[in-house]
Parts: sequence; structure tokens; C-alpha cells
Amino acid sequence: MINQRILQHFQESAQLKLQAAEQLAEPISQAVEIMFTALSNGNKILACGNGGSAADCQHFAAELVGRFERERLPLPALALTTDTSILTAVGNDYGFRDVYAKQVQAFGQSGDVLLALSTSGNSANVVAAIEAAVERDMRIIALTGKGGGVMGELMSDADVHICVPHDRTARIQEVHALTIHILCDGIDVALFGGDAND
Ligand SMILES: O=C(CO)[C@@H](O)[C@H](O)[C@H](O)[C@H](O)COP(=O)(O)O
Ligand SMILES: [Zn+2]
Repeated sequence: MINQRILQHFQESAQLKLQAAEQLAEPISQAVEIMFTALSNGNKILACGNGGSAADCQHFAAELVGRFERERLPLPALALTTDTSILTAVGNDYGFRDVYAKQVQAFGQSGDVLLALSTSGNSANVVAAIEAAVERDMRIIALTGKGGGVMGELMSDADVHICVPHDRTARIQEVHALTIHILCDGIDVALFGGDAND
């Protein structure tokens, strides 16, 4: 019984990844281009999301500031999910909806990128961060699922929407995690050419 469930998880996850590859290759490639251009111009990437997606933001920032697979200069990426004093002060004084938007207003500059993660596309604080980023003249890269929700409706032609074609949060997060590694690889390839395994 448990073995059957384990097998089902692996199969569902693997099948979704193969299916998503066809649909998401193009928006992921656009996202790499936007991120690389921003970083080349001296701009930075801010990332926000809740729960598992907050962990994804930190994972992404660690790989840019530290490294992914190649030795290179640190790249400026900041997870807006980590400063408990800011999160609790803004959450307590203004409301949880504002915990990321206030940080976008504080740190975001024209030409920066907001990486916004939400499996439902409906997290109010991530939606508010996107609205704040648009006001700051930032580019938006949204990682969503479940049809994209409110975030999908907010996307403009200048933004990139990577919407995982599935309704299950865990499966969507698994594709988000893979996408984050592909973005890191794409940035490294744009910097150095080829790939790390050449
Ligand atoms: O990781 C998981 C579930 O797999 C949870 O922590 C999940 O991220 C949280 O419930 C989030 O609050 C969901 O928000 P969102 O993806 O809809 O924006
Ligand atoms: Zn999770």
C-alpha cells in the first residue's frame, strides 16, 4: 500500500515534469533572458512566496549569491522571506498582505526583477508585491500553477508567467524547484557559454 503510494508520487511527478517541459521551455527561456539582462545591467532580483515557496526563494537567492554549479562572482538576489523583524513588524503594524510589498518599495529599483512564487497564484501578499514592483518599473517573473489565479491576470506583455499545468500544490512546487535550477543554469550558461558538464 505505502509502496504503491510512493511509486504513484514518483510517477505523477515525473510525468508532470515531462509534460511541463514542452509548455514551459519558452517562458523559462524568456525568464533567463530577463534575469541575465537585469544582472548584466547591475540590477538585482528580489524573490517572494509563502510556505514551501518561501523556501524556494531562499534556495534561489543562495544559488545566485553563493553558486550554482560553477565558480563565479556572487550575483545579487534577495529573498524577501527571511528577515523576521521586518516580517513581524510589517505584518503586525500593517497586515500580512504588506510584508513583501513594503520590502519591494524599500529595495526595488527600476530594472530590478521580482521573482514571485505562488502555486495558486492567489496569495494576497505576493499579488501586492507584484503591484508594488510594477510601480517601481520592475520586471515580473511569476511561477504559479492552478491556472495562474489573480497573478495570471496581472501579468503584462513585459512580464513572464511560468504556470505549471497542474492543480496539486506539491506537484507544482516540485516543478518550481526544477525551474529554479534551470534558471540558475541558464544564467551560468549566459555568463560562460556551454554547460557545466561540458
Ligand atoms: O509547501 C506547502 C505545501 O506543499 C505549503 O507550505 C504551502 O507552500 C503553503 O500552504 C502556502 O501558503 C501556499 O501558498 P500559495 O502557493 O498558494 O501561494
Ligand atoms: Zn510543500
